[in-house]
Amino acid sequence: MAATTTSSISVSSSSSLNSSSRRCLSSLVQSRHCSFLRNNLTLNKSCKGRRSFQVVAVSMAPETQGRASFLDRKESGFLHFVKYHGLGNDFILVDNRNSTEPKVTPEQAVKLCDRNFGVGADGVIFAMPGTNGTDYTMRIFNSDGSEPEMCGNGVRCFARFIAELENLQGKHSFTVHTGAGLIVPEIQDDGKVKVDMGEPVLRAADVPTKLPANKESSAVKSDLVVDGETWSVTCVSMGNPHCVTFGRKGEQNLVVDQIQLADIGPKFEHHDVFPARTNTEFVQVFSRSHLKMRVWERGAGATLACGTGACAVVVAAVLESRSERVSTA
Ligand SMILES: N[C@H](CCC[C@H](N)C(=O)O)C(=O)O
Repeated sequence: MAATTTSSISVSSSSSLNSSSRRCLSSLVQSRHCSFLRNNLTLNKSCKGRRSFQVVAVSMAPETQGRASFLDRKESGFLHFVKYHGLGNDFILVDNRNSTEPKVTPEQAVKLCDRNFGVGADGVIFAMPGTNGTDYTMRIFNSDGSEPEMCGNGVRCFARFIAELENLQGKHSFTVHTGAGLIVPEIQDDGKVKVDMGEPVLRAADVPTKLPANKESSAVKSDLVVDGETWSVTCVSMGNPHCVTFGRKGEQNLVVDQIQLADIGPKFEHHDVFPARTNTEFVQVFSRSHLKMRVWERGAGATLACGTGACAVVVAAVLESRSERVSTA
């Protein structure tokens, strides 16, 4: 997946601060890099009455062959889906346009997302009918079955999925209702998908975090004790909560490749200062315009990229005076 920075600040996925301090994500969601995994899954009553997923057929459908026929398949009892990823942040996308109820329960999403016994994904995303006049509604279940408000890479995959379902070519944008409000992904002429991720929420209580506000109404470079160590954190919401850290208190240059994410990630995620849990980004600064992040996602664990996380990192870097605001012309 080729990430395309749309600004001079490059993070693991691309993001930019533009003049209205809104954040845009733009990178190639698919074509040569995106794997379209076409599966038919049937929910079977296995032994002891437990539901299990049995993969009926797996094929790497070539780009051209049978695309329309697959998407038109509607056999009852089968879950048809298409798999997308944005910078390796991967999702199972389900055509749910005919119902306001997700076709998969959170419990089934956990099974589908299992990388050993299911299809494997960071989450399941539903393309649903619009709300209050929007074109569509997007809902998402994390791989632990929890439902986040928003997903930056996910909404870009969502846009490509809609274009595929509607057989659209070229530039298109859609109004999408999400848990974080109205989001408008734009498919560019070259296949990249750009999203204005909206205004960050900086008021500590609204992230939400119980950490006291120490810079206007925000929690910036706040002390957070995790497993006996004191970290310096800045809390930002992009519709979903993010805890961004550039290192332990007093630490000059965090080397993110040395972070044991599976060990420390859950301790941040479930820390009692985050009443809704949190996504956590560990950030290494190479320059004022080059940051490297590793992310432990709320409800999904370590992922390869996180769109809302990349935006939160840029906001936190600006709040901590580690980077400049970038205004696009
Ligand atoms: N991967 C997503 C973030 C999902 C966040 C989810 N894990 C949560 O519970 O907030 C993104 O690209 O923005």
